[in-house]
Amino acid sequence: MKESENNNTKTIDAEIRNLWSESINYRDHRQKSNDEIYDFIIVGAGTAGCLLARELIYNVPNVNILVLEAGPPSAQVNDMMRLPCTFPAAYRAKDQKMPSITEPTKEVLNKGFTYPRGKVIGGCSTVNAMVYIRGQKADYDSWAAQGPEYKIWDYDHCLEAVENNARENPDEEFKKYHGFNGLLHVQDSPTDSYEVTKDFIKVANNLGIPCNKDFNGDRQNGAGKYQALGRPYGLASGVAKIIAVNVKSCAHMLSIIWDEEKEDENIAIGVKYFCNGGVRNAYIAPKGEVIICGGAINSAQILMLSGIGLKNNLEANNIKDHPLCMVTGKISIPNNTSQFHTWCSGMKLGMIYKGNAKGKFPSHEEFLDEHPDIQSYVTTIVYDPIINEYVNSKQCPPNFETVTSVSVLNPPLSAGHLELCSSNSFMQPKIFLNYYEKPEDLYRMMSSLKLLREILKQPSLSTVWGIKELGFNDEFGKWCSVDEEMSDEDWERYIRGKSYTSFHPCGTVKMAPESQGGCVNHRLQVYGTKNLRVVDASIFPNVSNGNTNAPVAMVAWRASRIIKEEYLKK
Ligand SMILES: Cc1cc2nc3c(=O)[nH]c(=O)nc-3n(C[C@H](O)[C@H](O)[C@H](O)COP(=O)(O)OP(=O)(O)OC[C@H]3O[C@@H](n4cnc5c(N)ncnc54)[C@H](O)[C@@H]3O)c2cc1C
Repeated sequence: MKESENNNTKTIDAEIRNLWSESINYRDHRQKSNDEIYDFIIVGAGTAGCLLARELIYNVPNVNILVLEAGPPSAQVNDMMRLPCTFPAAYRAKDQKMPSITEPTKEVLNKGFTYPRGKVIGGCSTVNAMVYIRGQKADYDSWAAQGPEYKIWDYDHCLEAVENNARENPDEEFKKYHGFNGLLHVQDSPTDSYEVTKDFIKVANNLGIPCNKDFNGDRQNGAGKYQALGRPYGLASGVAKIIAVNVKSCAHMLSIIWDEEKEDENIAIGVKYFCNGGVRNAYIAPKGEVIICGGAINSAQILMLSGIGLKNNLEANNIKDHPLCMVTGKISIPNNTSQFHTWCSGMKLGMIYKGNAKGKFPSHEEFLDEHPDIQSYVTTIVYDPIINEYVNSKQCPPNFETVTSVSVLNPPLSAGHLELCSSNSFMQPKIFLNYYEKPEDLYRMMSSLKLLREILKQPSLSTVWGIKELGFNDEFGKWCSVDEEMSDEDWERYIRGKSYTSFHPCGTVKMAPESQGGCVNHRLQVYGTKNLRVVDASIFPNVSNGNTNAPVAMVAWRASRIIKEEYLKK
């Protein structure tokens, strides 16, 4: 190391030491006992928790913050988990039997599956697929329509605030719908999409789905390339700021500590958590608050376990998620694109349109409808569980290449629920998703899969790539009752047997008036409590018509402004 660099490092080290000891003195001065005291205790360092901590520390002067994260720091996470869509915290969505929609005298099974969440600093943003579709104006305007005080949540107040779009030379139209100075990095996907996926989009265009160059622009429908989220999130970049945020990883919050002297008022004064083999208490300072950012499953669980007055609403409350289902085609024309199964081949291209509510092939009007409800991706990753098993077996030849198109129901009418299975907060709650309980959900999904199946049969996919559909009436599945034809009953079995989550649970601690089943008010304060807020995907009044990471970031950004305003007034 050169001498000048060496001196520089020493100065920075000294600066860090000074700042550190200043912060310890400050903390000691405030602490009257051995318990830890903070202005804000944030539980969960996922998308919301990280962004909220970052915004509070930069915007509210002289506060100290504790962030508790049940998972490890992302630096300790192995390379496997760094890949998008590898699943560090797998929960399980339960098997569910329900009456068939197409044959009401029969019972059908929604097959359960592993339900991944990111348990790590960064939460699900660490493992997500990075697709950036932030939803329709109408989604957020419906949040705002719940009362005059909910106006702060309308579209115009929301998403542009957090976005930092890196599109080069954006035109005036693009600038109208995007932010360029926020924290959430968004970029165009690289241009190296595989030819077969590009051809899929060309075929979709030929069938009448228009091109769309910006799915987050004035209209959502069409076919084209999705923009992608950048990663990773940072809690803070300045040394002084980092010192004021105490981030504890592998620190699992056990329960809220309530003020026992005012038992009836449900005043949160701190949290109990498990860390380094022991149980600890952390308390909030007089103006402080506890902010739960545990994500849609765990925030609801934490509140249910705390057993306060909102129990009834929570149990009645819904978990909303976007179900997905897929069709797969085998690429038969030999090629030497041996990287087909790598991650980067996925999720860059797709289309958005309206599914037919009676299960028919979507009409031209449905392709042009400006309130679409199906988001499809095309990828060379295998999604179908049965085909995937084959791909990973010894029987699978090395040149076995596929293209898959996945449809996501955006948003479903059906809603599920969570159930506590233990008072132990380490035990995951039971997840019942209730996919396709409402007939329209099933029929819209059926309609979109009919379209995807048809696309696979069109030239150039059938000619240049020799694509043959897989999994309908072959060794991977016997779903057709007659030859290639699928009856509605066949489709129902197919869809229920193969559906999976698109990882977007939300709505379990809904922001809504209490009389409408809400658990938090428009300022995200938990009804019937003091000093307690929830800030994450669980507060969504309804699931947005797109991916959820950006809306969660928006919720955290908005919450930071609300919290700052109230803190400075106290
Ligand atoms: C595999 C996958 C792919 C995805 N792909 C996309 C995509 O392409 N585009 C998109 O927009 N969205 C995507 N999403 C969804 C998006 O990432 C989530 O909606 C978003 O990250 C949720 O943020 P959150 O803050 O609500 O919760 P999370 O990010 O889940 O954060 C919650 C955090 O709280 C911690 N926690 C929970 N309980 C406790 C406790 N008791 N004590 C301490 N800590 C606790 C958890 O460990 C976790 O780190 C994907 C999600 C997954 C899982």
